[in-house]
Amino acid sequence: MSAQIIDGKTVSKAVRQKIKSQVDERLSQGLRAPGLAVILIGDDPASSVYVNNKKRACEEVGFVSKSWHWPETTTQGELLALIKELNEDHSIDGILVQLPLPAHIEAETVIESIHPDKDVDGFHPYNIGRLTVRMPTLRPCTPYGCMTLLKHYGLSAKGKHAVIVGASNIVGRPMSLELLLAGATTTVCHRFTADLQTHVSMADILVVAVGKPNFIPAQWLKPGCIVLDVGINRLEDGSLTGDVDKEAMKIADFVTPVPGGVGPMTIATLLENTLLACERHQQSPYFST
Ligand SMILES: Nc1nc(=O)c2c([nH]1)NC[C@@H]1CN(c3ccc(C(=O)N[C@@H](CCC(=O)O)C(=O)O)cc3)C=[N+]21
Ligand SMILES: [Mg+2]
Repeated sequence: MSAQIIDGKTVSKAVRQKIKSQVDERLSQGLRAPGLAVILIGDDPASSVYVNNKKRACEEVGFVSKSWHWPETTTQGELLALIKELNEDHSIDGILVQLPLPAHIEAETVIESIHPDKDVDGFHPYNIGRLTVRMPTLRPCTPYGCMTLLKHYGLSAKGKHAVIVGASNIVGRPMSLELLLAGATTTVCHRFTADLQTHVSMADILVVAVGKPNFIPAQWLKPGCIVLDVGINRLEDGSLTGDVDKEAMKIADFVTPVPGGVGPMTIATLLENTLLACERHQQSPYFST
C-alpha cells in the first residue's frame, strides 16, 4: 500500500483563507490590518525568493507588509537600531529577520533584540521558554505548522514515539517540545547520535530536519509510520527534494512531500502568528489603532 500524501499546499490554503476572513472581520470592525516587517540583509538568492513569498502571502490575506532589504555590509548596530524602531512602532505587529544573517552579525543578539511580543518566528528565548513550560504563545513556525498538518489529518501524537532527526533551534528542538506537549514520547537525534538507524526504526512519527538529500533511507522506516520531511534541498537540475528517500511512500502510512508539504505550512503559520501578535498587541495599554 502506498502512503497517503500529507498535502501541505491544500492545508496551508485553508489556513490562509481562515486568516483572510479574520482580517476582513477586523477591517469591518474598524480595526487596522496586521502589519509584518520583513528584514533581509545581503543578496542570498534563496533568501530573496523566500522573503518575496512571505510578502506575497501577507498581501493575499490583507496584512500590511513592510520590507527592508539592506546590503551585506550592514553592521549589527544598524540592524539593531532598525529593530528598536520597529519594536516601538505601533503599526507593526510582527518582525521577521530572515536567516541566515551575514557572518559578522550575531544571530542570537539580533533574535534577542526583537520584542518577544513581535517575535512572529517564535525564536526568542522567552517564546521558546514559554513553549518549554507548556504555556506557548508565539511558536516557531515550522514545528507548529507540522502540528497543524497532523491535526488536519486526524493524526494524534498522544502515546506515540516521535523521533526527531536534527536538533536546531529553529526546527528540531522546538519540534520536540511541540510533540512532547502533544503527548508523544520524544527522542531527539543529532550529529553525535550513535546508531541513528535504530532510533529511526522505532519512530511512529519521524521528523527529519537535516538538510541533506535522501539522508534517511526508506528501509530504515517502521512500517505504518508518519513521516514529516522538513528538508528542502535544491538539486543540480533545479528540482527540490527532501531529507527522506522517496521510497518512504511504500513503507510509511503518511508522508509529507517536498515540495508541497511542510514548506507551505511554515508561511501559513507565520501569518497565524502575526494575526495572534496583532490581537495581543491591540490589548496592550500602549496600543493605538
Ligand atoms: N527568520 C526566518 N524565518 C523563517 O521561517 C525562515 C528563515 N528565516 N530562513 C529560511 C527558512 C526557510 N523557510 C521556508 C519557508 C517556506 C518554504 C516553502 O514554501 N517551500 C515550498 C517550496 C518553495 C520553493 O519552490 O523553493 C515547498 O516546500 O513546497 C520553504 C522554506 C523559512 N525560513
Ligand atoms: Mg503502508
